[in-house]
Amino acid sequence: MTVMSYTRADAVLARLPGWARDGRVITRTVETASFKEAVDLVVAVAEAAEEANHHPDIDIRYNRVRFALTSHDAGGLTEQDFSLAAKVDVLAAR
Ligand SMILES: C[C@H](O)[C@H](O)[C@H]1CNC2=NC(N)=NC(=O)C2=N1
Repeated sequence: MTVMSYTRADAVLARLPGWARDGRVITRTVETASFKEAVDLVVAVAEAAEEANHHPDIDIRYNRVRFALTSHDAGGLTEQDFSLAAKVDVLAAR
């Protein structure tokens, strides 16, 4: 996968409210109603990640889940990161 320029990455990010870029990584923190819902969201995202063979870094703090995406292989942000970010958004909205 090709690494995206930051200009392009930021243009794509503008359509993914909730996500922010920090260098080569995009992150979103989702607040859920409970710890259990946070875990359920992580399980759903894990399934999507396995399907895509693209895996976020995930941090749960009680009812807050922080997802961080980057393409380690490519050494930057790729379409795969934004594709998985969009799937996280769909799952977080359920
Ligand atoms: C071999 C395998 O395809 C790679 O290790 C994949 C797996 N999942 C991955 N996930 C993420 N987020 N970045 C990667 O570069 C990556 N590489």
